[in-house]
Amino acid sequence: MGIEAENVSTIIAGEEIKFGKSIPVDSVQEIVRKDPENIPEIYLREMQGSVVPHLSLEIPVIDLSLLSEADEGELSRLDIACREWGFFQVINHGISPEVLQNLKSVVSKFFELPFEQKKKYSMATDDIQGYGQLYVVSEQQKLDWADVFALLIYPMKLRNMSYWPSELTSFAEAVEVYSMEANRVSKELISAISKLMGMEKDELWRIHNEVMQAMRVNYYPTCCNPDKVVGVSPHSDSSTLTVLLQDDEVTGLQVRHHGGWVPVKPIPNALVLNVGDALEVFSNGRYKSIEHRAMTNKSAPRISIASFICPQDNVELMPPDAGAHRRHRHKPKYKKIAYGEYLRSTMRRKLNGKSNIELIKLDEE
Ligand SMILES: O=C(O)CCC(=O)C(=O)O
Ligand SMILES: [Fe+2]
Repeated sequence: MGIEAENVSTIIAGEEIKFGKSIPVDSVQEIVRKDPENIPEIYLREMQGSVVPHLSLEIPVIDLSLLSEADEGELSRLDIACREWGFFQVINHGISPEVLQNLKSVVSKFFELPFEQKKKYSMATDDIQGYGQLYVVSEQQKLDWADVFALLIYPMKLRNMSYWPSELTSFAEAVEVYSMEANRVSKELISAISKLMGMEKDELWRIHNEVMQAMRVNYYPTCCNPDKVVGVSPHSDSSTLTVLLQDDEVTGLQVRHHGGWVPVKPIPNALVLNVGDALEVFSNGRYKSIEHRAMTNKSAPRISIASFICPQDNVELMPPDAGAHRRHRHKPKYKKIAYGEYLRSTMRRKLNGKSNIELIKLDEE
C-alpha cells in the first residue's frame, strides 16, 4: 500500500507554514557510493519524447547590460524568448565569476561532507528546507536520481539557520552574496517584463508584495544507465522566474520545445532563466511556464543551483489587468488563487509536467 503524503504545518518565526509532506527516501549519492553498478528498480523508467540533437537548436541568449540601458531590440528579444521558449540564458548580468565560483564551491563542499554530517541538516518531514528529497508522495512513484538541499532565503524571517551548515565557514556568505545578486538580476528582468506587459517598470515586482526567494541545490550523482533514469522529472516551476546556475561543463538540463526536448548547452558564467507558473498567470498566458527535466550521465556528477523568485503567500495569482482598479481588458484564463495555496498544492503532488497549472486553467469559450 502506498502512503499518501499528508499536510502538516510548521511554525517559522511565528508564522504557520504548511507544506505537503515528502516521504523520506534513500540518498542517491549514497546508493551510488555503495554500489555504482546497480540501479534500484524504482528509478528505472521509459523515457518520453525525442531529444533534438545538440546545437541544432539553442535557447535564446539575453544580454542584461543592454536591457538595463532600455535597449528596445533587446527588450523585444526578451519578449520573444519568454513567448516562444520560456527559457533563456542571461549574459552580462554583472555577477562576478568569483561570486558564482564561490557558491559552486561551497555547495560542492556540502555534498562532499560525509553522509552522517549531511544528515544533521535533513529536511524535517513537514518542511521544504534542508537536505533530502521533495515531491515523493507515494511509495509507488518512480524516483528522481538526485539529492537536494533547499533553503528559504528571502524574506529573512523565513530563514531557518539550523539548516545552514555551520562547519562550512564560507557557506553563509557565499549563499548570501549570490542570492542578493540573483535577486537583483531577477528584479531587472521582472521590470523589463512589467514594461512588456504594458505596466510601469516597478509594478510587477510590487505586486509580489516583497518577493519570496528560495534556493534549491540539486545534486545528480553519476548513473550507470542514463537512458532509463531521470535526474529531475519533467515539471514546470511554480515561481514567477527561476534563476539557474548550472555546471559549466556537465550538461543535463533539457527544455520542452515544440514537442521535443532541447538540451541547454551551458555558456560559462551565464545564468539560465525560466518563466514559472506565477508569471504565466500574471501575464494571462502570454508567457508560458515551460516543462523541463534534468538528465543523468555516466561520467561526472552534476550540480545545479535554482533560485526561485516567487510572490508572497498572500498575493492573489491573477493578471494585473483583472484587478478591481482596471477595466477588464482581458478575460482571465486562470482561476484566482492565493500564491501560498498554489505553492502548497504543488508540494503535495509529484512532479508531472504542467499538471499543476492545468488545474487552475479556466475553460476557454
Ligand atoms: O538541474 C537542472 O538543470 C534543473 C533543475 C530544476 O529544474 C529545478 O530545480 O527546478
Ligand atoms: Fe525546475
